[in-house]
Amino acid sequence: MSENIYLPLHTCRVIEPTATVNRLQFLIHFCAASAVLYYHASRVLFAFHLDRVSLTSVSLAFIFLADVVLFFMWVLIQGFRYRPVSRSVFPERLPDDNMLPELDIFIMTADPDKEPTIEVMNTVLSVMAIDYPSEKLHIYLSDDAGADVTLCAAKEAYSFGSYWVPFCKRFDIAVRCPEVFFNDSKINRQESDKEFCQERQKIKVLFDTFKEKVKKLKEKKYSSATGFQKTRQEHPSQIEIIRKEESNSTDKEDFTIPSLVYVSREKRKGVHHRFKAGALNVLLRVSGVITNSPYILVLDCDMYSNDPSSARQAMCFHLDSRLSPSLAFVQFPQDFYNISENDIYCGEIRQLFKTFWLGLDGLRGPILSGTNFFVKRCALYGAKPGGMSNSEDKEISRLKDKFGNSNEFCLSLVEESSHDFDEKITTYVNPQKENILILASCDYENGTQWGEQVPIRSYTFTSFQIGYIYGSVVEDYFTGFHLHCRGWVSTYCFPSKPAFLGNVPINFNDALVQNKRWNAGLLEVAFSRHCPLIFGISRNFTSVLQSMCYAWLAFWPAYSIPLLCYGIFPQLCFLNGITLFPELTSPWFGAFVVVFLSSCIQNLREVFRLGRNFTTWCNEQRFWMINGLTGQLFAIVDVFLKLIGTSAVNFDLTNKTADEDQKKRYENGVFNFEGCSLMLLPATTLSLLNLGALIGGAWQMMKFNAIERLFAQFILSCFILALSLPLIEGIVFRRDTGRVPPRVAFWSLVLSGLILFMFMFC
Ligand SMILES: O=c1ccn([C@@H]2O[C@H](COP(=O)(O)OP(=O)(O)O[C@H]3O[C@H](CO)[C@@H](O)[C@H](O)[C@H]3O)[C@@H](O)[C@H]2O)c(=O)[nH]1
Ligand SMILES: [Mn+2]
Repeated sequence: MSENIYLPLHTCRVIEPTATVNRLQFLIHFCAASAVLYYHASRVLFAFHLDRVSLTSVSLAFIFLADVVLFFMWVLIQGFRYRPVSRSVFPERLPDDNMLPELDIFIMTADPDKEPTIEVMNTVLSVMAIDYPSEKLHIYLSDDAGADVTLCAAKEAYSFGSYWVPFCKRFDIAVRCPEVFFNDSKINRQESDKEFCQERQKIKVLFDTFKEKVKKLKEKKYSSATGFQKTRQEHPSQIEIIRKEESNSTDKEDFTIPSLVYVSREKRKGVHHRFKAGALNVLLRVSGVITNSPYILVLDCDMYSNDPSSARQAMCFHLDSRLSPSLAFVQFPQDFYNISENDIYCGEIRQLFKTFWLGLDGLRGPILSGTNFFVKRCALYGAKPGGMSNSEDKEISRLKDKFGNSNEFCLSLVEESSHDFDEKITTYVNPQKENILILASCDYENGTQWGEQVPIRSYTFTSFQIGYIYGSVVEDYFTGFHLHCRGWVSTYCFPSKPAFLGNVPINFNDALVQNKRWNAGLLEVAFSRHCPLIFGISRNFTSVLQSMCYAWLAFWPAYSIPLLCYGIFPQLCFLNGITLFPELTSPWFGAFVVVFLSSCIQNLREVFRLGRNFTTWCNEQRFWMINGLTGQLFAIVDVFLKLIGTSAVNFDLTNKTADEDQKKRYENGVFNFEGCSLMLLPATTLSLLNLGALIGGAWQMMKFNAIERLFAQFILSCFILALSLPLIEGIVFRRDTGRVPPRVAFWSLVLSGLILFMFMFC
């Protein structure tokens, strides 16, 4: 190993020529977009000067507004494109196993109905078996439902794990999620190694028995007439350290298996439980007094480990002595196992995980993305880069003011600060049980600073963050933002083999609900006193580009404004023969063409660079448009209602179950609108409006021979029509259960008809 000491654990290079081409394109687009803005501004002024309020002047004003928003968003997005980098890691150069730090793994689940228990257990088993010293791995399963099924299933999983883990390690299994392993026909046909085949058969029987037991547990749950006394909203805290059953079999003796702790925090009606952030903070405290590992891997319950070497890959960054003092977390992308070739709902989120995060990585690191990240514990406790704060922070009484009234926990903080990578890190505190339960109670955080970003002295830029920040349903984004603001950096680990694989929504409604939540959460941050544009830039002047990226996301739902404007006014004007854009022969027309093509080319370049095709681009454009008119629009409404105090933004859990019918439609790339609420209405109404205006307007255009004047609007309408085809199909032509719900279809027909009629003779 000694010769490895001088070899880097990881390398990083700027992705060229992408970076240079991005910067050149910036210049071209900037000039053209400025010309477009100038053209619109002057026309708006002129129109209002001439005939005050009319359809023309109002439309021009809204189109100008749309262009200003688009320009604003385009400026912000440049942060992602300035310096994309790509990294490589060399886990084989890591120090010996006994030098590796301990690792706590948090797995979050919240609802045994929406999150199938067997899938959660597969996630647990997949990380139990990762390629990392077992005695240094500690798994915590957080169950926000307090469901007995989950606890019992976890016990079953653990005893199956005591066979599964040794098996994986002995035969160096490539994917350590049992369900995936046993379904992989390639592995199972590999008959050469007799011993392997025998063992596999044995484990398969055990796995089937385990699955059967979990199934029975579930059935029992549903059939019991009295039900469980505990409910999802109301249950006491429960913490169980799940131990290996004493068994007398000999063949698994030389393997230790990671510890597993089940944690269900207390929930009471009327006490805000802060969703996932609240659960994570409980886990931070509970794990703090039990194992207190310096690093934590956070996983959603559906994200199983697909590559057992991921922890070692992450350690290539965390153990790099130059980078480590300022490194808060290593983020892995989110990849998905159930995504179809077509990906009509853009569940892949290609733009963020495959393109933009690489750009952020070249600045000060990717945004914390909820799951698949290895975070440094002390960074979450408010430490500043370079180590813990000064000695006064080590006094237990002072710590109690901030961290709450638990001796054990505050002691764990002090010990934690003396950690060094070479030292043995964990002390198994094993405190009295009731002392741990208190850490998971509703009242523990009262009067403490958990979940808050607290300025220590308001006039300085120092501040303190304890745990995951509350106040937004995108706790990941918000928490990561504060870490970056305090000077921490992050890195993006983007190996070719996906490290983790999760589950995407495969029907339109689930996708919209998820997107609405994200957008509402992001907008909550934009409207808080932590708006990235102001707070971010003022905190850390060195990272204006990074703050721009954060701001772009925070203002993500703002895209619905230009989408609304472009979905209404050009159409109404087209219908009435009013020209909004320059004529075909005018030099200004060129500027519009350049802006439009430049945006398309930019996205196409990003898609092609990943080896995707034109279809991906079309799907992305389509989803961008429909989501902008539904999920994002209603996210704005949600946040607005929160601001005026009538309701709160909720964490609507993403559904992770699907029936065969849904799966089939999804695989075939057919939109499934089943279960869609009136949230779909703006999109369906505008698509019908566009269709009506296109037909009516085109007829007029021909009649009055106004092609030159109205060409831009004609093309725009055709473009929108192409993107909205699935909607129109779903309203007009389809009769299956996946069509647009009749109620929504009816109202969109009425509304669009009404609007068209009102403006027909304007
Ligand atoms: O009160 C809650 C709500 C959710 N969860 C867990 O949080 C995870 C994410 O929830 P999910 O419904 O799957 O949301 P997604 O939209 O798939 O999640 C994305 O967006 C979230 C922020 O909105 C991030 O927390 C996630 O990591 C990110 O994958 C799941 O494991 C849940 O069990 C809890 O533990 N408690
Ligand atoms: Mn999820």
